[in-house]
Amino acid sequence: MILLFITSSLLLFVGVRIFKWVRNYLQARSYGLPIILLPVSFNEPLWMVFRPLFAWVEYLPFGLGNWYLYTTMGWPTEDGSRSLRRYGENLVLCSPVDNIIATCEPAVVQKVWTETRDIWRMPESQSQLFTFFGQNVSSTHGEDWKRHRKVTVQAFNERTMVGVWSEAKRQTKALKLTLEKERERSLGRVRSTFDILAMQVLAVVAFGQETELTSVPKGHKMSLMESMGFILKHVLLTVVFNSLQAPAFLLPSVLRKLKVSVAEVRLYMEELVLAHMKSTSKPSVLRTRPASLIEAIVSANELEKRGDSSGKPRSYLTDSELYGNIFVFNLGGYETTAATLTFALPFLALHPEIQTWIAEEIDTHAKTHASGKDEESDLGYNDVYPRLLRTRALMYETLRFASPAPLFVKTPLVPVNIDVTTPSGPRTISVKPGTLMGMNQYGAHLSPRWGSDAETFNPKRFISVDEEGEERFQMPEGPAYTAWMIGPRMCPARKFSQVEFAGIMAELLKDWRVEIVREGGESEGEARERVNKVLRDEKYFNVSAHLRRPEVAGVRFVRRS
Ligand code: HEM
Repeated sequence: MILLFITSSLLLFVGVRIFKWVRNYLQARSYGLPIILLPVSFNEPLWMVFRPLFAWVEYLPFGLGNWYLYTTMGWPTEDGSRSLRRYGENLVLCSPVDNIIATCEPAVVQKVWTETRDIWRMPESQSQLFTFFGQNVSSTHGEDWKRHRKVTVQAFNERTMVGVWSEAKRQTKALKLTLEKERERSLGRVRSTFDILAMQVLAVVAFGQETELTSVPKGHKMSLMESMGFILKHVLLTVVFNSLQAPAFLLPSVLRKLKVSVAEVRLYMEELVLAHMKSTSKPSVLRTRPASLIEAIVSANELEKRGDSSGKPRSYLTDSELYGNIFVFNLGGYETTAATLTFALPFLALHPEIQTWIAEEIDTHAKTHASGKDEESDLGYNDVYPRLLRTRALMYETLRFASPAPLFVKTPLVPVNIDVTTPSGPRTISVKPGTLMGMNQYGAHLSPRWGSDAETFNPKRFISVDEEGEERFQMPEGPAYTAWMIGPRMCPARKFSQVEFAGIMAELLKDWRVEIVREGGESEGEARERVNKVLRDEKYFNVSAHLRRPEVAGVRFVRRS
């Protein structure tokens, strides 16, 4: 009886999936775009948890497992420009769950992602992923999103930037590169170094917390660093199992630790918000400029609360929304910058001529301020940062090859007509609610639209020289560049991350050169080839870009003469 029930349920499940798959396929055909058939979609959280068990599929003969790549949201990180070159700038991923039109055609990207009317939305399956601490600026849309954005964006003021600049420099100095043993690092160690560094910058600038992040304060079971790091590392498990109401002793150890981590981070946030609420409740403090991101958000929120008159829609954030935003600032704030820095160093080591070009700029502008405290202050930030154009170009070029955000998906609330290029020419397609548009960032960033050197690492493409010989930062015309996204939902912390990157690079490159570490007996050329391969072919996505084998490549800091 039970067997019959299980068999018929299974048959029903498979039947419904096949029906939906055929329906989606017929819809996909109407677009006239190349179609890749997928038995599952990355929008199915359970599949994402069990996906690693099916990795063998990729090794099936005759390309039978080619679909596997496209069943993770971060597929463009692994794919690079391969799908673009094979299928063109638009293709459809057709599964029983949904059709995703993956695009990197600049005009399509422009139309969908800069639309100011509230007609495109991230599907719930994605927008609600990181809401375990509360709704936030990334999970909301429409009027709710405007409320979150209005309050949180106030944190990114110029005073914050001075804080980011000086903290980035202070933390870089503390890396102790003067000690011989600290100078040679595998890319795995480079990543953990920058993870801690970026988190420390965030802790000080965002939370106003100067204390040791790895210590466990009274009343806590884990340090902020360990609990936050554990959640981010196991973010998928958190998404799927966080709401599971099972006694701790029944859970495997990883889920037990996850539950403790979530509770710990919540407690840290409650303590911080409480502390800042106390200080911002004084009217004199409310009028002064905020000192940390949280303080800025709490102050802005308190002001909104005071101005709130009954009858009007609520303009402030609730406590859980505050926590939701603080968490999402951490999520967006530390992995992204740490990943970019981790890729930038080996790219520099592989391209010594680019390194010299950037060091030249740092010598000209940053070293003149190396006279004590000034360089870490507003003076350093105001005088030096705007002049580090080549350093900014390094960040843009690194993100072109190693973006932490590979694919963005949105679905329309009403049918929208979009002009796309198909293999048989231009065509207008109607994208209906439920169909997803996915922006393939790696395709856009490595497209031949960047020129014949699209796949060559060359930050100089972002610098132009005017008639007086003045250098300017300039976006090349033609290709789409969307590392921080474009349009109303673009990253509110673009400048924050640029200032942090420039501060760290300026501090490092003013005294040090970065070189590739050679393995025993390897020639310079062989070492370069090995590291190049690791960087280009062994990336994957987990909240940001990571390397599969970061231990097999390394860099060495050599003091500049
Ligand atoms: C290299 C550094 C960074 C990159 C490449 C980056 C990239 C992005 C991208 C592409 C988006 C748009 C996502 C979407 O449309 O769904 C975004 C949004 C966001 N980022 Fe960043 N980001 C970086 C650093 C940061 C930092 C340092 C913070 C915080 C301190 C931050 C906070 C956020 C937030 C809160 C959003 C959501 C905005 C909204 O939906 O209105 N990001 N970021």
